[in-house]
Amino acid sequence: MKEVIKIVTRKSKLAMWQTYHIENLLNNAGMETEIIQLETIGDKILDVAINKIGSKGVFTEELEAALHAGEAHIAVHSAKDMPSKLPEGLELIAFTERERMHDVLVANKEIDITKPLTIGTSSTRRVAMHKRFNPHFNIVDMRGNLQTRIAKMKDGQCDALHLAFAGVHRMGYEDMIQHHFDLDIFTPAVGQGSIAIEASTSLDPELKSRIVKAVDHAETHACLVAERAFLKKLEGGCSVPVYGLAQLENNTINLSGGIVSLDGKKIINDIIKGNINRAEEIGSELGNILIDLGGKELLQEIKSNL
Ligand SMILES: NCc1[nH]cc(CCC(=O)O)c1CC(=O)O
Repeated sequence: MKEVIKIVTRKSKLAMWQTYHIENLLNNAGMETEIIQLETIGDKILDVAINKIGSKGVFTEELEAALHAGEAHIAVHSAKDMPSKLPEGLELIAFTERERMHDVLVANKEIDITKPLTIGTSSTRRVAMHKRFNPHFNIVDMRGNLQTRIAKMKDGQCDALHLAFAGVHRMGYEDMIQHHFDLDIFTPAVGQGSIAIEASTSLDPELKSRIVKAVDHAETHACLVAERAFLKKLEGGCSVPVYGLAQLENNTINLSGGIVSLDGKKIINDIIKGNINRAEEIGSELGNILIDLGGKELLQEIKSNL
């Protein structure tokens, strides 16, 4: 009997785009699939900033419960939404080839970024970076899925939205991009642009290896291992202003990462290189370097002010 791979996902259009992408990869490798859609607390509570909802994994818990219960074989997530430490018994088994990783400004009119602008975002990283690099911006909190945010912008709640290129591209809003941020200055969140597959550690090994073979992109995987090991050292979730980006050059990983204080005044960052087969160690090493540079105290200060 041929096993049907049950895929659990959030319901948003971006989550569904990503899920159909995974479904295609699996179908092309000869696997049958079934999609199960669930709502997470992050989808339900839209009037509270993510970092105030409190629990880690606001976009992941309900999907993980389905994995634990054996109701689904795999869960599809934006890699960026995944906490560095997963619940017991779960693991990330595959990462798709990365989309371009940078951040963009989306607007429905021409904007001049050297002038004061009201920018919509709900990411503490983006808020802190603007305080540092664009203090002339006024930042307003903007929750909800991409479609909701664009509607709010058109409604006049902000001049532009600060978003990941990947989601904007996937949702077909590329013609509204008014500015592309430089990766070196506005380094993205760990995992940005890749789709992660989560599964129970007790998933049948044969099934697991077929899924991994169909979905996983080895180079992206190595980069994400480095970035996530870095994030883990700093015990960062998606709500602290930590950024990190691994890029591969031949067999060398270049990993840059940093922490920025909420007011944008303090920044601790560094870059290290290492061989691809040391991805995890490179990530931990960079984490330790930032801790030695005062990162631990900075993170404590940030967490007590969130
Ligand atoms: N924070 C939510 C989220 N999680 C993943 C993406 C975009 C897709 C990706 O980065 O892979 C977004 C929206 C955004 O930050 O603009």
